[in-house]
Amino acid sequence: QDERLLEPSAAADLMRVNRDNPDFLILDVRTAQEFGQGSIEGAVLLDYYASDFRERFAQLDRDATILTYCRSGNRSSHVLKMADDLGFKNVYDLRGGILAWREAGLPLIK
Ligand SMILES: O=S(=O)([O-])[S-]
Repeated sequence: QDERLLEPSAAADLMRVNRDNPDFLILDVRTAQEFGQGSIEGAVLLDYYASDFRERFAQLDRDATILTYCRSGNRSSHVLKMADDLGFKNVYDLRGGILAWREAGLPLIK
C-alpha cells in the first residue's frame, strides 16, 4: 500500500495545508479537452499523452510537493513511477482520479 495514493478527502486536506505554499503544484495530466470539462481549482495542465510529457515533467522542481491526478488514476500512477525514476521527493496521486473526487462531492471548476 503506497501512502502517496490519497483518497479524495486526504487530497483535499493536502491542498488545504499547502494553500499558501509556493512550492505546491496540482498537476492535471489529462488532455486539454478533459481539462476543459472540469478540473480541480488551481490545477495546471500537462497532458500525459503529449510526446514531450516526460521532458516537461522533468523540468519541474524535484523538491516541490506535487499532487497529480487524471480521470480514474491510471495515467497518474504512471506519473508517480516516472517521478520516482526522476528523483522527485514529494509526489502524491489522487486515488481514483477526478471521478472519485467528484463522487466524493468535492468541487470542480470549469
Ligand atoms: O488514465 S485514466 O485513469 O485517467 S483513464
